[in-house]
Amino acid sequence: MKLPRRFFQPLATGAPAPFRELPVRLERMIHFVPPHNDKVRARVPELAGTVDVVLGNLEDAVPADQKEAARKGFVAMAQATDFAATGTGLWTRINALNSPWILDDLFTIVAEVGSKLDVVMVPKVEGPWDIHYIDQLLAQLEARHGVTKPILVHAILETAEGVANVDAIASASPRMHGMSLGPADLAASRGMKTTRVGGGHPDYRVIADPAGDAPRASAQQDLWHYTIARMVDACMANGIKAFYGPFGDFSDGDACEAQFRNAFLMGCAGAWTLHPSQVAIAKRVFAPDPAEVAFAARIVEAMPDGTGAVMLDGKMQDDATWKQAKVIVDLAKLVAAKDPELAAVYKLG
Ligand SMILES: CCC(=O)SCCNC(=O)CCNC(=O)[C@H](O)C(C)(C)COP(=O)(O)OP(=O)(O)OC[C@H]1O[C@@H](n2cnc3c(N)ncnc32)[C@H](O)[C@@H]1OP(=O)(O)O
Ligand SMILES: O=CC(=O)O
Ligand SMILES: [Mg+2]
Repeated sequence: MKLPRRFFQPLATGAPAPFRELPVRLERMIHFVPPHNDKVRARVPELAGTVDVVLGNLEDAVPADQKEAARKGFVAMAQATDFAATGTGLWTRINALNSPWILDDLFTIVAEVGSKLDVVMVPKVEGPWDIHYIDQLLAQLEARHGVTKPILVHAILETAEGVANVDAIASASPRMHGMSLGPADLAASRGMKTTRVGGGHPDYRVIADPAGDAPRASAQQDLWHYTIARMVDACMANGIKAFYGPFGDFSDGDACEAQFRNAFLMGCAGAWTLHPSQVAIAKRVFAPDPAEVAFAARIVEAMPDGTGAVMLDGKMQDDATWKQAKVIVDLAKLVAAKDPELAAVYKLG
């Protein structure tokens, strides 16, 4: 492990110094674009103003014979739109570290559009050694190509080994932006018996004890609770952000919304959107409920210095509920700064 003094030093001569704190950004959805698909790519300029992050995906879902087209398409879409002008993040998901494509992905993208790129999403991260490799390589490429803003790294938590090492991954580098749960690859890696991308399974349930001849109640359980909780703790303990990943059934908006909302309530900042229909769901879910915001604002107002104990509507408030209220009010302010409709509803000063 690196000595604390050296943690924030650039890893290559001429590379920018890492951020001490993550830039504060609203990232309710990471919207996936297949850059080899000319039709979808053509929609990116219009899309950029409507989502918080546009991600050009180079990994899974891009056929092997289209990898080069996807890389070129990503460079073209990055050059064609001024993402910073609308406060939209520009990310790419590169191919896995053991694939034949990753070096060309990083060499091409940092050379061509490194200064426009906010975050590189790295799939199938198994442990801190994967982050160290990417960290060093990015520093060398930033130095070579005169990139002055550090490119951040976002890991996908999608292997059993990655989950076993989640804390070490979260603290591996000051370049870490956050982590996303990848339920599809994780299910395969764990030997789960599913064929879905996120969500529940009708057979994963608990059943009530028998009570005479009455039918026994049973309820579906959450397959992802344990992993999301581990990921959120690892991320928040290290000052980085946790995200739910993909939800594959585009026809089931209710289930997508429930999956996103559970992640939001447990501490996630956002989720992936793979289809335009999921963008509105993410906007609805990853912004606090106006009634919660109003109550949180009352708590903050009732305890100006955040200490002591007061009663509001029969409920005790103290330093700890003040901190919860701050989380909600701060997020509402971030959302309001980007969304005039919600700003009008939240009415925050
Ligand atoms: C499972 C683990 C993972 O790794 S998940 C991440 C990897 N997967 C992805 O990135 C998939 C991203 N999504 C897509 O490529 C498309 O949505 C796929 C799945 C191919 C479906 O597209 P399609 O058959 O055109 O759907 P559709 O007819 O319902 O589309 C309606 C209109 O919306 C467009 N659209 C579709 N997807 C996107 C998108 N991601 N971003 C922006 N636009 C999109 C379609 O082109 C279509 O447009 P139009 O109405 O015909 O003009
Ligand atoms: O990459 C995402 C996943 O669910 O796998
Ligand atoms: Mg995956």
